[in-house]
Amino acid sequence: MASNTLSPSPELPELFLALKRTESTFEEIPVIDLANACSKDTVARRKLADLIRDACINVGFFYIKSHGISEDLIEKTVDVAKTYFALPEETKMELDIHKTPNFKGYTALFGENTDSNGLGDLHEGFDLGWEPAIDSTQVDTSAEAPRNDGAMSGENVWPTGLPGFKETVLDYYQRVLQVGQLLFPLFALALDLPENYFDDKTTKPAAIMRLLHYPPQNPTSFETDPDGRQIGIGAHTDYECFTILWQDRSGGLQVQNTAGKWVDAVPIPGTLVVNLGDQFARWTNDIFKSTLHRVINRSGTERYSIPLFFGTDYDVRLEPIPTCVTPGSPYKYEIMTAGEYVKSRLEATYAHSAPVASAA
Ligand SMILES: O=C(O)CCC(=O)C(=O)O
Ligand SMILES: [Fe+2]
Repeated sequence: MASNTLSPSPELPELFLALKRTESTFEEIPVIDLANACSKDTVARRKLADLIRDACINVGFFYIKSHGISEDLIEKTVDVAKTYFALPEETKMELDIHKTPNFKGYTALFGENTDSNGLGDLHEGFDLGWEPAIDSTQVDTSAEAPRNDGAMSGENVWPTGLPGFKETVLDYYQRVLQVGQLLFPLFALALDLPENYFDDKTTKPAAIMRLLHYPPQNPTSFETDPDGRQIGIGAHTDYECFTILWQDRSGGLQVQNTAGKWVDAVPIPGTLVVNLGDQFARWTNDIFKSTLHRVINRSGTERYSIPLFFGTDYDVRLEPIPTCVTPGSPYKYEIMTAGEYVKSRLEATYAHSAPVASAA
């Protein structure tokens, strides 16, 4: 899969992760089976981590199978999402995302402009953050300690009059968090770090989940707008460590390789898509790739997807892992907390649709 591996600097020892940096290009997104994620066999976990490392260094995207989330729960969650999006616009706008300090609630069509060169994204969404599941017999809600999320502090907002919406969405949220908690030790192993490296950085899961609805895009409008300035979601990278995405069968998600080619992340039944975000790019000084992606819904039907963006606790400073930095590849980023980073990116994404402050 990889090509063009950069040659290591001879004076640095092999253990430096920085030497594993590549400028590889890719044509396919690997599928990784998580069946051995909790295996007692260290060799089996290591093999799995090696597959993940390869995907993280070369692609920044992979599918996971054997993730343990039931099709039944996924279906119920998508059903309540469809019911929510079918509400009248003014009802949905009561929970306008701009009314909260922490970007929770409803985003109208064109409310986001993920690619700053774009004309607003052709999707609507509903955003929520961590909250314990309502039916705590079903999921582990141990991370219920009082939280201070700094820059991202604030509660979720919920629509009223939609029976089962909050319960189902939170149940699904907690299940995806469990998948994320399974992945962090594997990412640590992939980085040659102790498996518990991220434990003290992920004590109060800082994860935003979005229900997304993309109306069909008139294919000709995209053809006559070859710059793709108005598409489902403009080209962007995600802001957290990694994203766990469920997508329906419409297709339309595309991932850019280093040659600039858009590779389709075709829906594969039974899998979820995992992609790395900017926090991992920052931890690893870009050895793990936060890959550009976008969505164009040319299916002719409504498209639904549910990404969950899993970052470190909002008060954790995004500092480079020492083995990812060498004299030849010094650290590239300004150091800030995860919360400051996520909030600054959300502010930029929503700036164009923010209400203009009235003059005094
Ligand atoms: O809808 C999708 O498939 C991708 C969504 C996405 O990239 C995002 O919300 O960051
Ligand atoms: Fe994304």
